[in-house]
Amino acid sequence: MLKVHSLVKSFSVDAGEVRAVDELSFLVPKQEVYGLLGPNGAGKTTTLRMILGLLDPDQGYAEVEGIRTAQDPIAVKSRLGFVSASDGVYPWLSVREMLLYFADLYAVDPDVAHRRAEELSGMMGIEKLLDRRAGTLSTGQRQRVTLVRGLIHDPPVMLLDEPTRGLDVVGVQTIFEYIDHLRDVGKAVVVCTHRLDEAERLCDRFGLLHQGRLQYEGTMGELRAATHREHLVDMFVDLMSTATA
Ligand SMILES: Nc1ncnc2c1ncn2[C@@H]1O[C@H](COP(=O)(O)OP(=O)(O)OP(=O)(O)O)[C@@H](O)[C@H]1O
Repeated sequence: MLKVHSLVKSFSVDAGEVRAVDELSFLVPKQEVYGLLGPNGAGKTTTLRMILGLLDPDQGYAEVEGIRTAQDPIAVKSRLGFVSASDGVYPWLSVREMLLYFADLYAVDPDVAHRRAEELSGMMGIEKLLDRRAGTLSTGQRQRVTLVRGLIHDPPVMLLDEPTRGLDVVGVQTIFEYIDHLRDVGKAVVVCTHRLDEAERLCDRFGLLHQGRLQYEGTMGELRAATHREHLVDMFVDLMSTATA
């Protein structure tokens, strides 16, 4: 379970201050896919960075499986998996070497790591690539490797930042199947994406973020009832026009 409680983060810019995240709270239980959605500058990346312990909040906290990031950042990192569209691979390592290297960073037992690398690679259809140098992979193949890498330490909470960016239809389908798998095996999953159509299909519940604040939260049915709009894209257009009016 992931808990975000009253997170606040401001940045000094020019002569003023931007409140990037403003009293943000939400919960993601196991076996749920939560879409943290918002237009450019809404505060999504800043929130993810605070959950990951890469940025200190001004107020509030993030808690993973009952452990607060500020209290025990290493324990929290070992319980989080992070997959981002901008993830790189180590070009000179083979896929297997890279997976085992990451498992080692997370102190996964070597036998367990070997077994998991094989199992997850089979699941993501990259078992034939295990001994290929990562630098020779296509974008879609690299993406599958980063998905496997995000799960190599079997974290209970997964954060996915723009996971379908730059992918073709097969790559996007792979992400959909991966997220279904994460839900099936009981992970708590947060997905940040600008692809609102994909989010509607992927996520169980949503937090609509604008100017650092959670404007609406709920299932698609609850959001429809609250906004009188059918689709996320229309909810967003309304939100942005209200805020800038
Ligand atoms: N290091 C920083 N210094 C100053 N301002 C920052 C910094 N990081 C983020 N911001 C500001 O905080 C606000 C939220 O940014 P953030 O990157 O969290 O938004 P986002 O929702 O991820 O946007 P996008 O969808 O465009 O990636 C923006 O106004 C941004 O300019």
